[in-house]
Amino acid sequence: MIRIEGLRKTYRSAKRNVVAVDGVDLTVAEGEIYGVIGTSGAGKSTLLRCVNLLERPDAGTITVDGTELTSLPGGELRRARHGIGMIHQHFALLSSRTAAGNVALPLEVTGVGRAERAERVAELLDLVGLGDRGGAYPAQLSGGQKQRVGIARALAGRPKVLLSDEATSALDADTTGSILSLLQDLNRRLGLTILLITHEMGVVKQACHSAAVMRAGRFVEAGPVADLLATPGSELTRGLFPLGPVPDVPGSTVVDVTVSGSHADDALLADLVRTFDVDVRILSGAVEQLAAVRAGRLRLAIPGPDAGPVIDHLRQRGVLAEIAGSSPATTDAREGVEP
Ligand SMILES: Nc1ncnc2c1ncn2[C@@H]1O[C@H](COP(=O)(O)OP(=O)(O)OP(=O)(O)O)[C@@H](O)[C@H]1O
Repeated sequence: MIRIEGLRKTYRSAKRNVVAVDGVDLTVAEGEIYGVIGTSGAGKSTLLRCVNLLERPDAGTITVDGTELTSLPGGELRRARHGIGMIHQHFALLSSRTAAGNVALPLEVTGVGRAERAERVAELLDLVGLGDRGGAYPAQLSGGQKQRVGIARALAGRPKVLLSDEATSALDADTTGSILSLLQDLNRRLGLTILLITHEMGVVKQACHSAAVMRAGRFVEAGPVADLLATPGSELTRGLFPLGPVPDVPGSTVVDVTVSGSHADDALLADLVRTFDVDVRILSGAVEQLAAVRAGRLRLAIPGPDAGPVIDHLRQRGVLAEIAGSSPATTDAREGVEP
């Protein structure tokens, strides 16, 4: 549904040039929720704004729903943009208009008649759970309600794609959860493809089928969340399930284990205890239901100096296991994706 190839964007000024996006390839399948996560300045906003060409890339192509936007002349590009909705961190609502008035705006711009507009606005407000708040002004709405108005407005033109620019960053944890649930519901009911950028791992956890980790304008890793969970040394996995600094456990070897899919609920510890007759201790960890898959990570203390046989045994069972801190990529405690 969204295909980006070789995307580059440099901001140029008299003082310095900033390479914001440095050669990104990305494919978002139809009906998928895809998250791009990274720390501040990684280039996420620039990437997102390039998708609907609010920002013109220096190089690369962007194809949305089969149309290559980068090659379209102005008028056709404006029309193509109607197929792409966008929501923003600070909602971008007009304070002088009611919720209904804000949702009506894109319909006015595209010349939808008054009666049809009123009907569509009511339908959209219902869709986002604000059927009774159409007459309220933004100042009279909570942050979550404002974002719901933003979502209704973004869906006015019946887009196939929704771009979300840190849509939950200004919201508290509960409201974030309810907005993500709404996006998931719209994704399922309307078949809406969603590309979101975020710096919150919780957003990827709750909502994303696929994800990319972005740093310094590039994707460090990308793919279905289930695949990244099965990739040794994955930064996303460590961000999703941070285990903290590796403790020193005298007499034991510390091993990190990632479980996902059918292995998430295996009786792993009982198996290790039975097979090796050792007292395995859990030092930290969690197993949770993610949007894509049930998964988790555990840090174990295995008695003795050599955990090799235990690691081999786990790997043979299809479980990712490695000596804690042995992975070459950044560790949980250092720079990288914020938990
Ligand atoms: N209009 C601009 N002019 C010059 N430099 C810019 C502009 N917009 C962004 N940048 C720079 O490009 C880089 C990437 O910025 P971008 O906003 O895309 O990152 P981000 O990952 O979205 O970060 P944040 O979450 O803080 O917005 C940063 O170094 C930023 O300072």
